[in-house]
Amino acid sequence: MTAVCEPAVYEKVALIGLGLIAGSMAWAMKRDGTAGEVRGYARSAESREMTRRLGFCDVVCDDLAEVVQDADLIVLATPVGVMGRVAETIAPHLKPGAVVIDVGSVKRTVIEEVAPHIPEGVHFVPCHPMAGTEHSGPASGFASLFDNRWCLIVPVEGTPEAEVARLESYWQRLGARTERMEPEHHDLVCAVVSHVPHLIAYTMVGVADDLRRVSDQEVIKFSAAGFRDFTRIAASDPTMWRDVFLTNKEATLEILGRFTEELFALQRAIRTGDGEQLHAYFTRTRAIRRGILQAGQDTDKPDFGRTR
Ligand SMILES: NC(=O)C1=CN([C@@H]2O[C@H](COP(=O)(O)OP(=O)(O)OC[C@H]3O[C@@H](n4cnc5c(N)ncnc54)[C@H](O)[C@@H]3O)[C@@H](O)[C@H]2O)C=CC1
Ligand SMILES: O=C(O)C(=O)Cc1ccc(O)cc1
Repeated sequence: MTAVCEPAVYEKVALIGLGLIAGSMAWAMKRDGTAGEVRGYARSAESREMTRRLGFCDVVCDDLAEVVQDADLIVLATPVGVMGRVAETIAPHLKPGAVVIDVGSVKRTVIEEVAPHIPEGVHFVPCHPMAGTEHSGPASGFASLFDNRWCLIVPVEGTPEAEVARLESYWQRLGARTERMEPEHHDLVCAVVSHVPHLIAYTMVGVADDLRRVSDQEVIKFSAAGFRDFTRIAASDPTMWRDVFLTNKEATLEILGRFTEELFALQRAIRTGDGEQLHAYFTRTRAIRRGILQAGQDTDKPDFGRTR
């Protein structure tokens, strides 16, 4: 971990949308002084009160213009569907030289909707921390969320290299590893590793719920690890995930198309008793998991080492 005495990367940071990601960023900034001052904006009085009680922001505001005033770094941490509107509202109040980032799960649509509102002299650098849980709201954040997880940085054309490099060191101070990516590629990768898997989990839990011959009691009582993981993922925030699928439509539909083709092939193999095909398929997928483990890339740590 970084030494406590390193100077702040940004003097004043404004967080918009005080939920899991903003809360975790605030706790992680507090952990090693990555920011001089952290301000937070929440729409609801309940979220503002909770944030004050938890103490992860130095100032809690109910006004967007006030929260971004004088801020060096502004973080859009709302569901992706409202980021464009938030950017439009804060635009006249941003100070020259400020950096605006978003942490949304989708990049191409967010860039299309946010970038046009960013004034000359303000830099917009889209980011996506590949870390999260099924929990949401201001009480769900924790400092170690980003430790050893990837944060994808998706710079738009014309952003000075120094601003992108500064943001990379910011995320590294929060514990993350960083990698740069093009928006379209980002959205395709995320459709494969995150968005479609979430959709499958939502569907499987829905199917179990619909199946009247299997009672809810039995689902809870007999669920083994695989189904439990599905139920955890399917408990994720409905607004956030609605927005993810509506804004990453193209990549999601492409991967979903491939997924259903493979599923039909496996369905056929089961119906026709083609054990060889099933065995060969499962052998190939097992090798992928083993490859991940060998590369030391399984950084999953569901709730271990949670610290505030
Ligand atoms: N939950 C996760 O695992 C991850 C989420 N993300 C992305 O980060 C962003 C935030 O997600 P979370 O922190 O998980 O969500 P969250 O639901 O915990 O927090 C979002 C907050 O934004 C607020 N909000 C909604 N509309 C707003 C508006 N118009 N103005 C101001 N505030 C508004 C909500 O009240 C909520 O408090 C999303 O765009 C999501 O795609 C990125 C990586 C992981
Ligand atoms: O909780 C999980 O399993 C996740 O997959 C967390 C997550 C959700 C959304 C993202 O954009 C990135 C990470």
